[in-house]
Amino acid sequence: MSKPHALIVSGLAKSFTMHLRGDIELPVISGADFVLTCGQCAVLGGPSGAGKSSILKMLYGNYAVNAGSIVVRHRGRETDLAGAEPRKILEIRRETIGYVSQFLRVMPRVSALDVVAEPLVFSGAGREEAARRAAGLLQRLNLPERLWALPPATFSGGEQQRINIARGFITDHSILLLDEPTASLDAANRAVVLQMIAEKKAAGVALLGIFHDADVRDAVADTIIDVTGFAPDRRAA
Ligand SMILES: Nc1ncnc2c1ncn2[C@@H]1O[C@H](COP(=O)(O)OP(=O)(O)OP(=O)(O)O)[C@@H](O)[C@H]1O
Repeated sequence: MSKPHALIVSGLAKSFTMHLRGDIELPVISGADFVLTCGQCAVLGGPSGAGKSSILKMLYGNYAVNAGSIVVRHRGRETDLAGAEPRKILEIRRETIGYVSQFLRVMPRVSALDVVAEPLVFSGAGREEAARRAAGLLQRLNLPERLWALPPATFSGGEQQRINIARGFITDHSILLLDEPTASLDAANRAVVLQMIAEKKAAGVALLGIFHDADVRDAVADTIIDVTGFAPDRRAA
């Protein structure tokens, strides 16, 4: 029996308006169709500038969509994220779609442990339970315990990335978007993240990621979505 879909993208299009260049339109993605399947990891493929990050940002509601739909199963119902109100998008982020960005947006004075625990608290868990799970993840990702009470602003690139990963993986969201989550990690921590991705898959989560490292990509990808297939016809632009 085939696994159910967690997200269905149809006819997705995106262009940027360059306001400082006489409002010229820069089409980036056109007619993108793909699905994310529960329990599988799909990887966005294609050369630099093909539009991989733009797709991830549209799926998280960071970029507005010019055309098409992004249908997710949210609160048991099919919901089109492309046309959703900001409040609905925040609700979907809280409960359904998680995101590990490439760089941590640091919050002043908030400890590393609380930065990681926060999304779980937002999704309704108690503070103690959230702190316990955050500690477990930080331990697993080899972040020294002496750093847990400190704000991550001064942490190294790899330490900040591990905070970001723990923050993205702590919730039980059914969809997880990953933007180069292993780029700044050493081999040992990269292996931990690969294991964590495998566990998410086993739990039925649908993952979509960008991984430039070919070894990592080969290790996690159940399917590659080639973004060059969604290139707009630039002659018509
Ligand atoms: N906010 C923006 N404003 C204007 N143009 C943008 C914006 N974001 C992306 N673009 C343009 O859209 C195109 C696709 O960029 P995107 O970052 O999605 O590509 P990518 O495939 O993720 O590239 P890379 O592998 O280098 O990260 C690029 O030509 C880029 O300049």
